[in-house]
Amino acid sequence: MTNKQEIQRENKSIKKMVAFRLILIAIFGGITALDGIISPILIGKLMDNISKKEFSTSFILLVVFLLCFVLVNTSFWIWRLLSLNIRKIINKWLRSQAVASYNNHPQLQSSKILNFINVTIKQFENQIIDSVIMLIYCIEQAVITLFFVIKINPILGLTYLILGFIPAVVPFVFKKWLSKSTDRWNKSYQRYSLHTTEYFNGFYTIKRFESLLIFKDKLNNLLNDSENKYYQMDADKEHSRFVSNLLYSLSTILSLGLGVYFVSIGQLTAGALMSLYLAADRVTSPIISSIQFTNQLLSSRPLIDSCQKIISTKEKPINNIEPQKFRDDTVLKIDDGSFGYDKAIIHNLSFSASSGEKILISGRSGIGKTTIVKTMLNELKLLGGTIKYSKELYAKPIYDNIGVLAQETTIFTGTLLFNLCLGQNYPTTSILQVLHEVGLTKFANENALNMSLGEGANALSGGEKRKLELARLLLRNKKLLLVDEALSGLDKESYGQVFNLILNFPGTVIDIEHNVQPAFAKKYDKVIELDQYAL
Ligand SMILES: Nc1ncnc2c1ncn2[C@@H]1O[C@H](COP(=O)(O)OP(=O)(O)OP(=O)(O)O)[C@@H](O)[C@H]1O
Repeated sequence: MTNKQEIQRENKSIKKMVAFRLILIAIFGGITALDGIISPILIGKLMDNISKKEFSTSFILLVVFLLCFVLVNTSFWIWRLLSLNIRKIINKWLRSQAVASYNNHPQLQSSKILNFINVTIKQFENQIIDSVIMLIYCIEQAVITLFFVIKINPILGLTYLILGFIPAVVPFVFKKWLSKSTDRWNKSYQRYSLHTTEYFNGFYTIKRFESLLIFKDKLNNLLNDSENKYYQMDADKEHSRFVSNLLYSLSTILSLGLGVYFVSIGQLTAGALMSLYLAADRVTSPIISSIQFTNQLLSSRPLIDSCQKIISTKEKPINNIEPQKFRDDTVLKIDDGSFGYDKAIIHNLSFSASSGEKILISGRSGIGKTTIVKTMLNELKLLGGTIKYSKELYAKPIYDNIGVLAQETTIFTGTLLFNLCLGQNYPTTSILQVLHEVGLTKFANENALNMSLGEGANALSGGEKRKLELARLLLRNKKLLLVDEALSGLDKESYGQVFNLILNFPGTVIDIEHNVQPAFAKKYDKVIELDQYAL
């Protein structure tokens, strides 16, 4: 099954799970909503019984209603658990989708994804999931209670319904306003989050250039702006709630006044009015709450858009690289390759590599070396020409046979063993062997393998980190090694060691470097100068 099919299958099963729970939520919410009529009926009947001095039936009434309350509370408990469960499923799905979309499309800014995972999903939970669940409940309560109210007195019941809708004008008035303030806050928080991440990542640069205070001020300003916009967003909701509540009070008073009139003309008992009054509140309040939740949902449009933007990022096919059957022992051939971003920066580069060949491509800083490596790995679009790999070399994914040794080695928090295997399984003998091969002999024992490298792996020197990366690649028997300036920044001794390891790599090597000393350069089978292609 392809990755895409697997994602589609997973999405389908999530939708089914959520739909099933929503149905259960509607059922148990419906039972819980009976709460809206149980108390009014009980109090109304008790009032009428007591006024008629029927105390024994009053006690039976109390027992029956106790059982009703137990039913309602049990149903409420199940309803709450189902709501929490839906939240869990959706949160997990959104978070994993966000990570997956970054895997497919690493050009997305990581800060955007982090912000989505840390902030947007929480907002999604509060503003959308909770609102939908509460909206279902409120509608159920309003409908059930309304039937009850109409049954007591149709005219009065319908009046309550009509008056209950007075506050419904509020969302239409406030909709655009609320949506704009949510959007403003979202953008402002994203700015704050981006700059805070940069502050932590670049802390030492900022400190050593004595700009800590300036950056702190900048962060404070961004924080102020974000908090002000957050306040404004909440304040706008409060304004809308205030207007709703005023209209709600008006509708309550009007309907009560009408109820008093019906009692005065003998069409209603005092107990029925009491039931009606209490129940009416359970019609109008859920209507008001439904309006507020609808408000919340309407103002969440930017939130839904930002979720869609992040999770709908599909994997883009980049270059249509086809495996090729070469007649000789060629493993790679580039014809008239143009490399770059919007425009080509390297034009008409052509070369081929035969199995085991060691090729040096050299070029000044910024000429496009990393761009060539990324394009050869199918991570960037080839702007012209063709790249062909032999059948033995080309696989899907492309990384199966092709490895990269770059200037920076990422070390993860964990043991040396974890850093070599990255979660995959390799026999200990192979691991120890590659550590010997790359000259990390002092780490080639089981104790050292279980040594924790810690954050940033400060325990390793630059040369050691590069050797560790090579050990990772050797462990995986890569057939083609792309080197992206791995010799830069090494001291003389490490330079020589890493150079020898590259040259003795048991496969084909394309070493793309900025500055290789002539004595070393002549040891490669072929040297290509990039300058002539960077016109
Ligand atoms: N994502 C991008 N979008 C547009 N231009 C980019 C992008 N990444 C890099 N560039 C530009 O492309 C050019 C080549 O960059 P590249 O990183 O490939 O150079 P390089 O030769 O590897 O540099 P260095 O030796 O300094 O590492 C540079 O001018 C760079 O500014």
